[in-house]
Amino acid sequence: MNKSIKAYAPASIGNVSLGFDLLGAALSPIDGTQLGDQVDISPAETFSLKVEGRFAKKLPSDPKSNIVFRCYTLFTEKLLARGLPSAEVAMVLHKNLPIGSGLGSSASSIVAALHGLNQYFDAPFDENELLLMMGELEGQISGSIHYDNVAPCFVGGLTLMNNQSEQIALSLPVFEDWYWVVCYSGISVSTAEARNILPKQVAMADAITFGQQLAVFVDACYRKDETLAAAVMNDVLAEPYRKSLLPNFDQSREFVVNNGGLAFGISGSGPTVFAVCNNLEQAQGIKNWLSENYIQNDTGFSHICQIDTQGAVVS
Ligand SMILES: Nc1ncnc2c1ncn2[C@@H]1O[C@H](COP(=O)(O)OP(=O)(O)O)[C@@H](O)[C@H]1O
Ligand SMILES: N[C@@H](CCOP(=O)(O)O)C(=O)O
Repeated sequence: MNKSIKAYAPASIGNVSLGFDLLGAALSPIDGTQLGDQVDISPAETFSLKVEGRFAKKLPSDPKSNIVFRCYTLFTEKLLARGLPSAEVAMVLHKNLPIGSGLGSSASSIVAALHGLNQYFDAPFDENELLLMMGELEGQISGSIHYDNVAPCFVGGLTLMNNQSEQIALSLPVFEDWYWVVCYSGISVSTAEARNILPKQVAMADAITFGQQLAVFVDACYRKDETLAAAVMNDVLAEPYRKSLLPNFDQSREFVVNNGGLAFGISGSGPTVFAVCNNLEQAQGIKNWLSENYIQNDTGFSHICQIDTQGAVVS
């Protein structure tokens, strides 16, 4: 304890089209860009939280409104409940992910903060206990608990959520030759609002398609059948309602599917979209087109990524 540490947690794609709230993927840009938040923790006499980085100014100025503050509060409560000592710390959040982007921005801050605190306090909680805390905090922001960002962000890879509190996240095999092109348009979409516009009930036909696609996808991942896996990446639950919030969404899908993309969809609640390719040249062409046609302002960006199999790391 009491050494200074830095914790990094990657961006993630929630839902991955076919697994609303149940499937997520951690991202690592192939050009080495750090697409994720970082939290530094060091010993202090009184608690402090400083926010730096490209998107720091987009967060509320009161540090107590920052989810990282709530991470510290929850973590120290859990320490005390376990009869363990807590301590004051100085925290610095490097806010590198845009807020309301669909890239798991709040999840990245939560995971970096809680993973960092756990390492700082000599790992009193195991992976699953931490994930439960992460889900609770993510739920405070978006209105309901969902693990499809915090889980891949924390443990890395492509993760399927399990409804058993003993093991929240199940890791799926990934297609190593897949490139995931992500494009953030630069506008902000609130996850809570994008959840509120969804209908509360689902038609029987959609429920059957949803269940079938998710089951077939998992089977295809294990059998390494990438054509089948990509073929079932269709969002029947959220995309039909959310795409109206995303200018140029339909044109982007058309370009992607006609230019080598194996799949296309909304990342989390948007506005970021993603395209899957198994060829780098095609991924580059799609990235270039999305950069010119999907980005709305100079806050937007696009990256070619692979799945980040490492998840959150401390140094
Ligand atoms: N460290 C943080 N990172 C991201 N959002 C935060 C953070 N702290 C507080 N917030 C608030 O949480 C909300 C996050 O919005 P949300 O649409 O869920 O973003 P995202 O989908 O990018 O995670 C915003 O109101 C934002 O001000
Ligand atoms: N399953 C959630 C994912 C939200 O991801 P975010 O990156 O937009 O916060 C949902 O679709 O609401």
